[in-house]
Amino acid sequence: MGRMQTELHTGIDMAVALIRQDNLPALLKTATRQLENAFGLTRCWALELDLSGRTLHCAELASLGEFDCSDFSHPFAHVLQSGKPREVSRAASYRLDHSGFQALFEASNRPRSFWLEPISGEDGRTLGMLALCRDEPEWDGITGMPLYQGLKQLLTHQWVSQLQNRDQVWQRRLLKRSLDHLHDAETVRRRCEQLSGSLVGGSADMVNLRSQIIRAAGSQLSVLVQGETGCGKDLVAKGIHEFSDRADGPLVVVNCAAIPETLLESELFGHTKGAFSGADKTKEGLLAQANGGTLFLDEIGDMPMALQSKLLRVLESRQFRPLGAQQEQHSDFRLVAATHQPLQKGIEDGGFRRDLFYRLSQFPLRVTPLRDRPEDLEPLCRHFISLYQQREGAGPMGISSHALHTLSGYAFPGNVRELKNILEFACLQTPVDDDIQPEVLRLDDLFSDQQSPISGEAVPATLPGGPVAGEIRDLKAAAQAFEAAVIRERLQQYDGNRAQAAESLGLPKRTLAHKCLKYQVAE
Ligand SMILES: Nc1ncnc2c1ncn2[C@@H]1O[C@H](COP(=O)(O)OP(=O)(O)OP(=O)(O)O)[C@@H](O)[C@H]1O
Repeated sequence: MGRMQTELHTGIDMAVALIRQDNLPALLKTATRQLENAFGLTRCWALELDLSGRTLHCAELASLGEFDCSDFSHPFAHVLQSGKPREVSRAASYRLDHSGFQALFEASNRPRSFWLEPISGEDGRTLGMLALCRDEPEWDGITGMPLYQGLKQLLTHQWVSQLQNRDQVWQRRLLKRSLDHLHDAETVRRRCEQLSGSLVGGSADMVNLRSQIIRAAGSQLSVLVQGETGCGKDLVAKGIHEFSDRADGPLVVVNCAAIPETLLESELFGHTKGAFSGADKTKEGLLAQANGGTLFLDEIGDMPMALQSKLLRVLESRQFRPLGAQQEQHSDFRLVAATHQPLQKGIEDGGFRRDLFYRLSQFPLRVTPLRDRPEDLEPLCRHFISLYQQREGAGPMGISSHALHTLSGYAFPGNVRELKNILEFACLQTPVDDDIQPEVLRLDDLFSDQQSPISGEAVPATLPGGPVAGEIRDLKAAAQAFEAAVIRERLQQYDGNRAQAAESLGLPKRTLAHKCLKYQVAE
């Protein structure tokens, strides 16, 4: 083969090898090795200009290979600025005290001469630089060769196309990330809107609460909901369950205040037959029932200390042992707890375990009292009027601006529950096609524990088990007996459902639970 043909073959082989490289570092490495071999160089380096155009990087020198383009203590800055190749002698190299350049000089075995050649794309954009090292200070023989020119041209072309590829991948990644983000944001927005059908209110606090609920629902963290009585903590817990991936599983609600202390442990953990006197059959506990779903521990502040330690252990392992059982059981549940009591105070007083508090409040949520979000008053009124109409099959009804104004001056110690009761009563008093007027709003006496919670309703003169008015000698005892009778009757009416009975009496569940205990009323 003649010399020309050999050169042609070498050139083609080299070109094929360059074209095969599918990323920029591999391309630069292959090109520098090829230049070394083809032209007998002692070393060849490729330096890449970063996206900002401010720094040249030499990947093969790792952290030392960073050259600030505005730092003229190394020769690369001069070459970039002039845009022209130039030679740098060994003597000159010794005089340059730039640490990166000295590292490159050392790693090249201190050659007699460097040839520094800037590489630019067809559009003039600078891509980087080649640094060729040789012990002959004469470069024209190499840089004038068609093989050198051809390789440089091909390298430039491939370099540009690798950068374009990288840009495209980057763009695609950016696009995907922003689409994912948009999709997430859209999903959250849609779910918040859905939730606003049941958890009503347009105040900033309510909008924020709904979006926190959706976020909490998307995690497996334990959620602690805090807020005054009647402000909607139950609804929050339901929302978390319904928008979580456990929505098809059970939502098990336990009111720690409503279950007598002595029964709470066996209710939660379950028991075997004969575990204690009266345990005539094995009973599955609420923890086990919540498997695959959500366990909602309402009024967690009322949980006895001894049980708090046991609950903490369950939360850490999801393992528990029913009373009287030999074997531990496992239950996969997500915990939501709620309280109207300031747990911090409970911790300070020694009534609530600090470690349990932290374990429960991995995702803390706070529901603002109704009086602090007056914007929610009107939408809540319309919501409850419409619920009343649906339930009673009543005709259209509204609320006058005077009535709204009256409500806005009231503090609502019983929060939304109280507002709901006030409106239900007002709806009853308002003719169809009319608006609720201020006169039918009973604002004072509905919430107070001390007063009859049933005011405004048609109460029979006597109730089963209650006193007959004419025979009363002790008013306090009679009032209590009356209260007990009302509660007993209401519990019967709601098949023992304390939440519904409390709701219908305008009482917080906890108050009803205490009254049940006090009067020994069982459902
Ligand atoms: N934002 C709201 N939108 C619609 N209804 C609400 C809202 N907040 C509360 N309610 C209604 O008010 C009543 C009381 O709410 P809920 O039982 O959730 O309060 P709570 O904070 O759990 O009370 P407690 O501390 O007594 O357990 C319920 O009928 C509930 O549906």
